[in-house]
Formats: sequence, structure tokens, C-alpha cells
Amino acid sequence: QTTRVGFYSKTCPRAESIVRSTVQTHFRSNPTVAPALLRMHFHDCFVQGCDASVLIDGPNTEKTAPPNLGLRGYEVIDDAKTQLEAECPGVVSCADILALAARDSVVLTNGPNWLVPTGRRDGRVSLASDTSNLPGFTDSIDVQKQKFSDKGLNAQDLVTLVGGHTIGTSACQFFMYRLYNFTTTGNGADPSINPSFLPQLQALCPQNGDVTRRVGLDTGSETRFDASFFSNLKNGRGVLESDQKLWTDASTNTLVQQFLGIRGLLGLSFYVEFGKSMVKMSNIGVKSGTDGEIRKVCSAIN
Ligand code: HEM
Ligand SMILES: [Ca+2]
Ligand SMILES: [Ca+2]
Repeated sequence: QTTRVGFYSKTCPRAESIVRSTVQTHFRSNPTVAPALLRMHFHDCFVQGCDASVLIDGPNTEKTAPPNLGLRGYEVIDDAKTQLEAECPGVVSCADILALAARDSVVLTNGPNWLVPTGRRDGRVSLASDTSNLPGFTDSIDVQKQKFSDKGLNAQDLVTLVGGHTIGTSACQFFMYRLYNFTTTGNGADPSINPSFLPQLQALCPQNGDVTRRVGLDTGSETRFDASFFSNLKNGRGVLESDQKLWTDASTNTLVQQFLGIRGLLGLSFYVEFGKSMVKMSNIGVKSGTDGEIRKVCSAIN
């Protein structure tokens, strides 16, 4: 591991506070930037490592690929970068800005705080074709676990990090198939959906309705970072198929239970574990030393 806490303490002492206040300002006018930035950091780290490759503009870059079309919040990173270039030109990487902004977003939604090791450098490669590393919402738990273990993350990290869905929303298009045409028998819906939750979701995403409408991933608590997401999974109230499978699959069910407040001997605190797993995720494939560069503008390589 080449990153360390306080990497900018001498070269740009106000770096972290500039990022924090920028995220705060945007959050005050639009609280949905918090989940957007958390997700963007995840999508960055899983492709070419945490190197801000997801921010690069141009034809066939990562941001043009289907899994990244819904990413938002680029303007927050650009805003922070502009201020940082004025204060300490050529010092703070876009990859670090994104890692810090993800942490700050969690804090703003009442989640845990943790120290973010910094010192990442920005990548020079961004290819749409590389985004197949990202997990998909229909992936089985085996596939999800494999995609995480390819990045050095275990099953506990998977359950913990997907708990990031405690904040934010999904467009109807990513789960509507579960509501109407999932099976040919019964009511046609995914049998893992709680029967009392089904009409609720159907009302939010009517058949032939607007598939871009957004629905909270953690029903009743989508603006608050808490363990409610896991209780919803227990109650058959997961929105994404991949999320609900964390409960229905025996290999991850125990891990979900450990976050439910049923604090047995092996009970775990979602808050504490989330910070730990985020540090692991944000160290994936980090470039340091003479690898990569410090971008001048986050949307373009130098
Ligand atoms: C198996 C792994 C995962 C899958 C299949 C998955 C899938 C998705 C999908 C389909 C959406 C909705 C996107 C949209 O409507 O545009 C979403 C949203 C989101 N994801 Fe994930 N995700 C996964 C893991 C993660 C992880 C590890 C994090 C962060 C630590 C994360 C954070 C988020 C957040 C915060 C949102 C809400 C975004 C917003 O409100 O704009 N996800 N995810
Ligand atoms: Ca990347
Ligand atoms: Ca929540």
C-alpha cells in the first residue's frame, strides 16, 4: 500500500478541507450528490484502480459505457479541482479528490467518518470496454463475490460495501423486470419480493411508465446512512435483484444478519466495517511514484 493519511499535509495543507467544503456546498443545494459521489468512487476503483479514469471525457471512455451512464456529480469534482489548482497547482490528484469526496458524502448523510489515505495518482487510460469488471444488478452472488475477489475484496467487504445502497436511488429500468415478467407463474413477480412491498414498487414504476423515474434503494431511509438497508433485505424489501440475493443466498445471509443489530458473538457494526472496507476499496490498483500523473483538469489527461 502506497497511500498514507495526510499525504498533502505539507504540500497542500488545506486540500482535505477544500474538498469537504465543496462537497458540503453542493450537498446543501442538492443532497442527491452524496450517493452520486459514493457510487462514482466505486465505479472508478473497479476499473483500472482508483485513478480517476472514470472522469475522463471523450469517445469510448469509461463514462460512455452503459454501467456509467447514470453517474452524476462530475461538477462537484471539477469545482474542488479548480479551487485546489488555485491553491496548490499540480499537487492534488483527481483520484484523491474523488476518494475524499466519497468519504465526505457518507459523513454528510449521517454515516461514519474515517481517515482516507491519500497519494493516488491519476491514470491516463479510460476505455469503455474495461467496464465489464463492474458488477451487474442481475449477477448471482457467486459472480458478485468473484468480481470483488478479483479486486482483493472478500465476501464481507461485498456485503458491507453494497450496504452503500443505504443511500441513493435507482431508476425503474434496473428492477422493473422483477415486478411484472419475472416468472410465468403466480403473479409474475420475483418471488423474493415481499407481497406487501410489490404493489408499492409497482405503483412507483408502473408498466409502460417512465423507466427513468427514481426510487430509493433503501425504502424509507434513502437519505440516511444507516443499517436499515439490511433490515429491508431481511423483509424482502430489496429493490435490486443483486441486493435481495445478499439475503436469499446462504453464503451471504449470515453476514447480512450480523449487521442487523442481532448482535450475537459475531455481531458487527456496519458503521465500523464500512469505513474499513472503504479504505480497502479505495486502495485498489493505486498508482504512485512516477506512475500516472496529476491531472490539471479532471476530465482530461494532461
Ligand atoms: C454487486 C454490486 C453492485 C451492483 C450490482 C450495483 C448496482 C447499482 C445500480 C443498478 C444502481 C442504480 C443506478 C442508476 O439508477 O443509475 C446503483 C446505485 C447506487 N450504488 Fe450500487 N451497485 C453495487 C455496489 C455498490 C457499491 C460497492 C457501492 C458503494 C460503496 C454502491 C453505491 C451506490 C449508490 C450510492 C447508488 C445510488 C446512486 C444515486 O443515487 O445516484 N453500489 N447501484
Ligand atoms: Ca479507475
Ligand atoms: Ca438508509
